[in-house]
Amino acid sequence: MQKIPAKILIVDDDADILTAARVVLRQRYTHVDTEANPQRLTVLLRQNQYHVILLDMNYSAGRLSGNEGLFWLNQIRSLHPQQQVVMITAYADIQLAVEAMKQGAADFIVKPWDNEKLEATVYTVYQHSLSRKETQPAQKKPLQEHAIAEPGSEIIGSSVAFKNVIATAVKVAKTDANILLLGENGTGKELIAKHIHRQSLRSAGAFVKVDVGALSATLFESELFGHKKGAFTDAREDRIGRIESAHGGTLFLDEVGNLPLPLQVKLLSVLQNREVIPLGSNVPVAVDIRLICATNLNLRHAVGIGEFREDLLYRINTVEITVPPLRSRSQDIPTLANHFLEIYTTKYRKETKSLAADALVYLQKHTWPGNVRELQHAIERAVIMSDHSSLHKNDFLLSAKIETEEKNEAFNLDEMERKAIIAAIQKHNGNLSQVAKELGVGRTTLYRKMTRYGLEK
Ligand SMILES: Nc1ncnc2c1ncn2[C@@H]1O[C@H](COP(=O)(O)OP(=O)(O)OP(=O)(O)O)[C@@H](O)[C@H]1O
Repeated sequence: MQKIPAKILIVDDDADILTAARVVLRQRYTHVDTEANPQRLTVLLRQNQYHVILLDMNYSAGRLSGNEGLFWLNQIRSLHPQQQVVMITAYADIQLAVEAMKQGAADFIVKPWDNEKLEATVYTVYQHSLSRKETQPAQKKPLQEHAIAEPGSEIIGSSVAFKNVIATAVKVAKTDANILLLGENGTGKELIAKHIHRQSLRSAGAFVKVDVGALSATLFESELFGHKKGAFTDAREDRIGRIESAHGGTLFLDEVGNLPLPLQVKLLSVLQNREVIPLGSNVPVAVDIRLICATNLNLRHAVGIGEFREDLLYRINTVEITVPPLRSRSQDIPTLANHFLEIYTTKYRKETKSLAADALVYLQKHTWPGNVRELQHAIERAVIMSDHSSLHKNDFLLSAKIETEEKNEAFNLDEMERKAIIAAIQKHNGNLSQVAKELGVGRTTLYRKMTRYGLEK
């Protein structure tokens, strides 16, 4: 067989992998370079134009974060935005490989690989490189030019329960009523909040999302309300808070149940007086916002145990919409599954795929504790992993295996968090304000976590 006149580079600090891949690829391509040290990438890229680079995800021995691979991928693509890169990954790191594809990698192969699969992957990516001849290197172009946008704003659902939710959302969208969206994680609350904004008279204004659960205690107040220069040590200039930046539009407070009590008082005052007072200022600023809140917690229960203010609850829940979990509307599963299938086959440049009958039965029977988000990820993984034109039940059992591995990882993270809380409690002799401060979380979040880990007094 005549060799293809192409340049391939393999980067991996494992000499065995370099040799194994080189032996296979040398049979097909005229030039195959190998490099054990990713630091040399910049030099190599200056001297050569590669059709395809195979890049390992992990480097320094013992470090398995995969972030090194992502780092080098970004370095390569900032120098050569069109460079075709195939990630080399371990089975357990597939989630990271998916992340790499979101950041612009063309494909990935899993170690230990099947030689035919390696050849096929490199050949497809090589062909792609021919249609993407680079003309201007080293330009600051956005990454992921070829990636299709993340599943966007389209709302899918044909069940009566879900249609009712959307009908209510559209009906109240045109009013300025505050809306509270209730429902389990991943049911689509944020998607619906954005839909309400688009359907409202404020659609020309901003949609500003604040993930209350993710804000650290120290940043919370200035993030929401803004601050004046000098209000605290790091406040080097005036900063507009998120509430003010939603002026004329919609403010979406996700995980509102995590708002610490002192800030609940401040939020209530913003809603009553329609003005914010930035930190370090005594001059109120008028704000005109529509508030949409979301939570997966039972706020009435939180009121009962003194963690959420009743007066605030009645301010934010003028209209309450409960988004049902996916397991109670299984009629939506095939439509959603096909929707995600189309998105991901396009995104990962796979041939058109269909869902086989056994897969559909399996998907409809599964209870989806992570709701639509879990279904979306299951389809994404199955599309990436399968080389066949239709997806079968087995392709999803594989996803379930990866899910379990991720859950184990999450369990380890929980264990680390639990230990960190115990250590901080001991260090501060049980002073929970100090503990919360040290851990960078609000007191409400700390109490919640302590209850979760059985650490309450
Ligand atoms: N009906 C739907 N049609 C299409 N995509 C959906 C639908 N519902 C949810 N999704 C997708 O599922 C994912 C999770 O949705 P979203 O973030 O809106 O859920 P959520 O309830 O706000 O989750 P959380 O409580 O964890 O913040 C998103 O990628 C969203 O696009």
